[in-house]
Amino acid sequence: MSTTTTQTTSVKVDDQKDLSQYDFANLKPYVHPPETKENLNWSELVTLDLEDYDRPGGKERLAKQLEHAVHHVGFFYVKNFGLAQEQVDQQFTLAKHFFELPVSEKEKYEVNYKAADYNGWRRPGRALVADTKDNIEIFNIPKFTDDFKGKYDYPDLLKAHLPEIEVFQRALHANVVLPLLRLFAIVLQLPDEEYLVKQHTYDKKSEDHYRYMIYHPRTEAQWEASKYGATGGHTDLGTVTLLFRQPVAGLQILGEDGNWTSVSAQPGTITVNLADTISHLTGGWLKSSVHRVVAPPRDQWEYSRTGLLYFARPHNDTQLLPITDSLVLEKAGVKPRFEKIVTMEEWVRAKQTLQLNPDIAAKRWAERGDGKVEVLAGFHDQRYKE
Ligand SMILES: O=C(O)CCC(=O)C(=O)O
Ligand SMILES: [Fe+2]
Repeated sequence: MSTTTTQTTSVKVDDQKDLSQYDFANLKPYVHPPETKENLNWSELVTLDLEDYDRPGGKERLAKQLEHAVHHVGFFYVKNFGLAQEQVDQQFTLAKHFFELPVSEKEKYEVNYKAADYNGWRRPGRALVADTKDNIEIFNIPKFTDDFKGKYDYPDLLKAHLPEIEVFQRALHANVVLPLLRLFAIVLQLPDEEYLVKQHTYDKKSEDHYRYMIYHPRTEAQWEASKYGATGGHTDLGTVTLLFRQPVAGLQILGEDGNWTSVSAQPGTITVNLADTISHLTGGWLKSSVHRVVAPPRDQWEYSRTGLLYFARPHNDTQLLPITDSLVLEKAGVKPRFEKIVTMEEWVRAKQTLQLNPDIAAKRWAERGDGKVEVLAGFHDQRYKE
């Protein structure tokens, strides 16, 4: 796949202001920490070479390769996704410099937690992890479409690079998300290969977002109080999550055998996991994978763990019902996962309300007292064992 040439369309940067101090030539590049020397219990995941996608028979080959992963594992890697390593490196550099801004600057862009609006800066320490506060900072950026135009402001560092961020984000959507949705359609034996693509066009309103993320180092006492992250098992809420390769270990997947395995850092890859919405659209047949981020191995304890992620979601007006013309789903006899018709917009709001508001979440989880919470219309999330 060739490097994208997508045009930027929707960002207006103030031409009057000199932002040249933020040119990449003037920003200290991000350098990844070294990989761990420890031998962890690594997950065995398939790698899809997206370069094969446009070759004759390529889609069918890739779909075959995905069959087991999407039904049983929920995680895989992709490589050759049409972005140059330099573009990826620059995004890590922006993440680094963003998180190094003073809190007084970052808080100008703070998330509106109460409104369940996750775009902007999410400060660390908002949620409890076992007996202590979390160590995670996030900056989420919505799609560059009219629906979000002018709705969010950015620090000058990012304003100077919004065109590249837009190119990057659109490339992830066009080069990774849409091809994967066609492969899912093949796996599901849908008569229309574009079925899922039509629910995920870039220009129509949806809650896709691009994310910079950082996990700050913890002391021994903090790790202990957080149970080393072991209580953090969860599923993501959207269609797929794309996670750029970074070397600090900690991401673990819960396997069908009930064991956690660790995802390794494969050079030049994006790790993809399937999430709740694609599972809703297939009555649970496509697997929304349970995962967590635990303490890295000791030889990486001193490092921050910086991440680049993209969260794909269908249009807000999508009804979260199982697809009806899939031979595979018909044979499996899948059922709707909600008691009533639920739209994507409602689902996002319900799950984000819990994620962004620890006080509301604590009350709601306590309602049943059995380690489950009703997210929406009879669909429950659960706590996973440590
Ligand atoms: O940072 C990672 O490796 C995964 C993060 C994650 O699971 C999430 O943000 O939902
Ligand atoms: Fe996640």
